[in-house]
Amino acid sequence: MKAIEHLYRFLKEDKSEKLTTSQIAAKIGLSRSVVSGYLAQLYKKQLVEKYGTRPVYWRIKEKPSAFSQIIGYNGSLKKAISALKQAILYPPNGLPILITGSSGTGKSLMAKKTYQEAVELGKVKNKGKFVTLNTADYANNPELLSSVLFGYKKGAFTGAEEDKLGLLDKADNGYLFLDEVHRLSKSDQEKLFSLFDNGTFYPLGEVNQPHKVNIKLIFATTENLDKYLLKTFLRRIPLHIVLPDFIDRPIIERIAIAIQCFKHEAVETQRRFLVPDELLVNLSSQSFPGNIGSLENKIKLICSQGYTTSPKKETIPIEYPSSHNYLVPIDSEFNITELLQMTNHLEDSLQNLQNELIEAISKDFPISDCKLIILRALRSLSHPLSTDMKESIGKDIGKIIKTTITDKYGLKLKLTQNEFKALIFAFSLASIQEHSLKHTNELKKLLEQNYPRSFYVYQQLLAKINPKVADSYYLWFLLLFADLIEKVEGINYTCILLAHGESTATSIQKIVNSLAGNYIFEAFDMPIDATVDNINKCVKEYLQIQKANDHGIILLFDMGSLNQMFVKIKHSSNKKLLVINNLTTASALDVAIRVQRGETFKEITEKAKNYGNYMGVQYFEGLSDKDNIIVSCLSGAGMSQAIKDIINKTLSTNKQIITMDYRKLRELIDNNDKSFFKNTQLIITTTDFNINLDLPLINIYNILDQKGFADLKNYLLNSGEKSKNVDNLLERFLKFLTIQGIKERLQFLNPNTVINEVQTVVAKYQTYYGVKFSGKIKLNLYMHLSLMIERILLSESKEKSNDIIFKNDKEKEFASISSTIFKPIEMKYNIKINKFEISLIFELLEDYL
Ligand SMILES: Nc1ncnc2c1ncn2[C@@H]1O[C@H](COP(=O)(O)OP(=O)(O)OP(=O)(O)O)[C@@H](O)[C@H]1O
Repeated sequence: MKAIEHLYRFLKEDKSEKLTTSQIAAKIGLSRSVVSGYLAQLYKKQLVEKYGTRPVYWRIKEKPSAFSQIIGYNGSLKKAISALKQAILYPPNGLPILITGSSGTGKSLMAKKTYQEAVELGKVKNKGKFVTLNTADYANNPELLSSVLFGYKKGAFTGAEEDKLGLLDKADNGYLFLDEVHRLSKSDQEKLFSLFDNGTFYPLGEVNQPHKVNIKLIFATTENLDKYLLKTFLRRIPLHIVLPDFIDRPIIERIAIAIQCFKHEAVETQRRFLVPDELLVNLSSQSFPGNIGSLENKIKLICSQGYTTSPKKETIPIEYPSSHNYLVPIDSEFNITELLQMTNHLEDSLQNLQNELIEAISKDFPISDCKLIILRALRSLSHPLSTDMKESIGKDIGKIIKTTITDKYGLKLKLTQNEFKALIFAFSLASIQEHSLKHTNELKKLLEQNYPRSFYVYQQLLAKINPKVADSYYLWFLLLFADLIEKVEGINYTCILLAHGESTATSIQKIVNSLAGNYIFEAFDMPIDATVDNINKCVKEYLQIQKANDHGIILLFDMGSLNQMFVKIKHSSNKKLLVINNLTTASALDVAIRVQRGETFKEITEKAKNYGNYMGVQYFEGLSDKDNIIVSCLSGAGMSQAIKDIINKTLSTNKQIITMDYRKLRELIDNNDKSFFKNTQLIITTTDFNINLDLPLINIYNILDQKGFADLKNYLLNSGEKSKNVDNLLERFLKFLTIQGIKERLQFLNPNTVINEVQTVVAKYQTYYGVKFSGKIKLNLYMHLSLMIERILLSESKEKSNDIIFKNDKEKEFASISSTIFKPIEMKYNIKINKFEISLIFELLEDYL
């Protein structure tokens, strides 16, 4: 099979549905650029489609499905629909299906759509029909049910005056839907066995000549299966689908269903209904015993009341007892498809937005660009549904923003009317979101690291909104704060007010922050009997959240011993600290003005002497009094610590290895001179950045290149390190980076074990060919081989080998030596590395052999 066909088949078989070019490349073991070329070819031939921006996702382009009009197609019913599609396609004749679920959950609809889909897919031959039998209609007459289903021969019973075909004959070549199947008698269930087994059945009174038909069967019931259906009957139905109750579906689907019901009434009556948004939300929040069926009836009743009141009017307002409603106009033209698209793609769109934001913030895009990204995403989500909740939710949000952000933290929003509307829409989306998006923590972390003070205020706002899923609100942070961030983050000190009494501290805070027009102070009202420990706990928690702010802490308070307070807080933080035992509006305002002016800590401390008692400050003397190497990785403390451990384990150096938060390092570099780093010999990071301080910096990823490695080696050799240790260090770094790379992608192989095996393989290739691969090639090989072993183990690499022929001597030699090199792995895992895989490895190495 050609590689492009292999790629297409992979996409077809892949279940994840969301794959970027790089992910596809990694999964099938080809380079990104090759895969990108193949995808472009398939796209041109309209065999694949892409969606999303940055990143773009790829999937197989499918024909429009009969299921696509069902609400929940891409949501809560996605799995069920995908199973039904598989049942339709299963050779040779599809599979029998059982659909269960409470009354009115859509069992009949699903059965009918299954038939329509089978027709679309060409799986129904000779004009086969969809025949329904509701066994409940024959509840009191099982004999009649039997005769209707199986048909009968003349004379089979009294009154059987001629041969009669049953529904099983009528459904030949098509589908038979047996609703309420639990009412089928045990003997009728048994009679169906031969139909399942070989497509035959006997009409009543027939003993010699069975009828042979080609029928696909769908059964549905609301009842407990084990109680009514024979085990031997159930065993013959391989696919069992359970439909969720209305109330268990996502709210966005429930609203869409309610709108669909109103549209149905609009079509029936040829009227236009004006439906209050709150009524839609209210109807969608109820649990109905008859599920969608009951909702339909309820909405029919509501519309008929409206219709009776004004039968002549073309537009009928629906009454609802609430003052600030937005009316959603629903007529026969209402675009349900658009609504469906929105409900189907809402999560994808939000996920894409989140990915874009993470990328934009990581790459330091201007904040205004981030805001634009958000506004653009909201615009593309805009829909009649979007307006429905705006007004009512909007009023509440406006109030909460005023009491927290403006009154308490002195921050006035500068949003235009359009932006405010977008914000309200965004918050209404967040309020109905029921699950967090993937990787929300990454976005949260980035926001917190980059904009710690604004982030803190936003969290205070969220605490007031008290959302069910707070995570969904982080997408909208920059929309609210874009124009405030510079100002809020421009405050370099962490300033706290502490006072006894119910509202002493917070009322001073309100006055001072709003006069300053900025968030300068956080305030804590303490009970009269609060101990120093209570107070300290509260301050400590706050300082932890504010950790990125390194310039110093200023605390104004009115209680307890000054000295005790200073010592306690000093224990929680090693930053510069000024404690002022004199909290008045005037002293707080004076501090606020100086902080805003950007006065130095020293200047503010000098002035504080005039307020009364104050405590001295403590300065950093420098980073460390020992020779040191700083390790600081953008991706977090875990990675820095791991690198530190590797260095300590490998090198004989007695230098101190200091791991440091990446932002903190950048800040320290920006805010200090060379003397602060006087004992720092080297900085190891995972990104490149410019330092003016003349400190040597090595990006660990550059070590993979010859030059980067030579730089590090020179540095370490010059500082007295042994050459062997330096080589070892590279090998260990490589191993570490590989494990980082494959950890997420291996499903069941242990990365720490498999890495040792692939290291041996690569070493053998090097020895045999007498070459030394660069770090980068090795890393690539380690990753590729680890993933390959797992792929073969999972039998995902079968039968790709047939077309591979090793043409020239170089290839033949490579294939032969590879089979020797891989022998131990093949024996250990009981696998066979086939020709296809060998040819891929050859492609990777060809130029270096
Ligand atoms: N996912 C859906 N999207 C839109 N409408 C739906 C959906 N599921 C069901 N409906 C509508 O809900 C109503 C009830 O569905 P249906 O009759 O298929 O349910 P049922 O489970 O077969 O009910 P019962 O058990 O009472 O026979 C129908 O009008 C159907 O069109």
